[in-house]
Amino acid sequence: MDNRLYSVAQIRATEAAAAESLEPGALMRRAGRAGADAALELLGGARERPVLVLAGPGNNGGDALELAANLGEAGVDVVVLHLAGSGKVSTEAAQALARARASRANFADVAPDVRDWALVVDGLFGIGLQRPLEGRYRDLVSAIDGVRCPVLALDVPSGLDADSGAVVGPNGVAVHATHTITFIGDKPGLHTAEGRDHAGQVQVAGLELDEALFEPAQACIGSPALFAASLAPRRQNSHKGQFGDLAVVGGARGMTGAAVLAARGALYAGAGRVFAVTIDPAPAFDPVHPELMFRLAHDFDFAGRVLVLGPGMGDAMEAMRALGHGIDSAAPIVLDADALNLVAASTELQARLTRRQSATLVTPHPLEAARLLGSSAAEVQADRLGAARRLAKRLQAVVVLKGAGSVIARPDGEIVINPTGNPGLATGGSGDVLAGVCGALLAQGWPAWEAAIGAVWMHGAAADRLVDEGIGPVGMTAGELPAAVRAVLNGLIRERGQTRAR
Ligand SMILES: NC(=O)C1=CN([C@@H]2O[C@H](COP(=O)(O)OP(=O)(O)OC[C@H]3O[C@@H](n4cnc5c(N)ncnc54)[C@H](OP(=O)(O)O)[C@@H]3O)[C@@H](O)[C@H]2O)[C@@H](O)CC1
Ligand SMILES: Nc1ncnc2c1ncn2[C@@H]1O[C@H](COP(=O)(O)OP(=O)(O)O)[C@@H](O)[C@H]1O
Ligand SMILES: [K+]
Repeated sequence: MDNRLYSVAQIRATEAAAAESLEPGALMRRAGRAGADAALELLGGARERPVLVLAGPGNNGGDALELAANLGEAGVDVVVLHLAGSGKVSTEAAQALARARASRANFADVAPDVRDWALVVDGLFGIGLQRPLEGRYRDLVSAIDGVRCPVLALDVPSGLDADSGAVVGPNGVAVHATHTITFIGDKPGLHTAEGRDHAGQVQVAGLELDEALFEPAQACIGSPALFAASLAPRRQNSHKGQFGDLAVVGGARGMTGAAVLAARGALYAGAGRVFAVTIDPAPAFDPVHPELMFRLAHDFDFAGRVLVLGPGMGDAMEAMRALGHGIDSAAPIVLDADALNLVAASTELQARLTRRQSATLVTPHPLEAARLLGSSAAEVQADRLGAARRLAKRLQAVVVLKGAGSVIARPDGEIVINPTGNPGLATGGSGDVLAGVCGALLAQGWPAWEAAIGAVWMHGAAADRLVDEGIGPVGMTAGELPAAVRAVLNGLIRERGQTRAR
């Protein structure tokens, strides 16, 4: 499966290079053909109700007009609403308009009433959108929100920024598509931030372009193939010492649960021995998981332990001291939650972090990332890929910027966007479990990059599995995640073993 993601600039460069050896309009005709095929598939055999095609003023509108002509030829009842702009129209789009006018598609002059459409096709704007949708465009987007049928977006749901997944604003609106067919290559904005809500199911139509026309992608969608090398089955002759000692350091007064959740996540993801190391005195043991060993941070020997620092850690002197020990340790570490806030507040800790010799993995949510970058959560969300890249470079760490479509970045700028997970994860403690799973994979010897991609993928897949079982999204609890992560991980290892045996 091709999982590469391209920036708008890269798509434009590929488009321009391809155009040199193609006759004018060839790409638009291919896009219109691919779009029509996708529309016909969505329609199935249904022909009773008409299809509404919205065509904008630019080349995205051109694609829509080609699609409308194709659907007309296929015997579909098509109504086109063409919103011509005042600017210059490309030769290709003008050709597409002439073709659609001459076809069996019907043109409407005003926005038809919201009717019982079989399908609405959004060809208003693609990657050329420059400013928020206003006036009649905005009204149309609101009208589309009221339809009950599938909505197929061409290239990008109109109003969405294909690079960032933000709705172009301020106060912008964007089409909510059930399906998006995107052209030439897949785009990051369809998979993170607002993108997942607006794009629906994404399909890529490559338009038959030669591989050599593409610049190397710097981003891709996460999948188990990216961490398959670490999914080795355990040898029969194994012992717990081979799967690492992991210590979760956190759990200040009133926040012991955060450390326990991370520790349970680590236990279920296969760490050999797991310590819950608390800042303040905690219960002597976890009755549900007596396997977990409780220690006080003050007395704990950090040496040789993979560390997950932060869940419920607070900001007391003892937390600062434990964090300093952790950052200076020679073992791989995960920094989450309060540890990130403490690092954000101290340039000295930041400097020590960049001097570390072994793996550092940081798992901020958007507000924590904003504190580390000295910006706001809104600014982070407006450019999640950029924020994750900047942070990875600044901290010399693998960064997981959490939230719908988690963005995983490393210091050289490489990005993975995670496709699994659902809003059931938007509940207190699910991030603690993720941090524990990251730590467990590091403790078992996974490289930091694979551990981050794998932990985030499995954590999301665990939540998807719980939803499939009727547990969530509403009311899913973080405590239910570890067992589901375990099932996902063992399933992947089994699958991998079977593929290799064949
Ligand atoms: N070129 C090719 O070979 C291929 C291109 N392909 C297709 O083309 C798409 C890109 O086409 P594009 O560059 O024409 O941009 P597009 O998204 O149609 O919008 C630009 C138009 O909208 C206007 N406009 C912008 N913002 C606005 C706003 N808020 N409100 C109102 N108007 C606004 C802007 O006018 P202006 O800013 O000058 O006013 C301009 O007229 C791409 O996504 C893919 O679908 C495929 O067919 C493959 C081959
Ligand atoms: N809407 C969502 N879709 C997918 N994943 C989500 C969503 N909301 C939250 N998550 C995931 O849930 C976890 C929440 O972590 P975090 O914000 O640190 O919560 P907490 O501090 O309560 O544990 C992250 O892994 C995040 O990516
Ligand atoms: K569109």
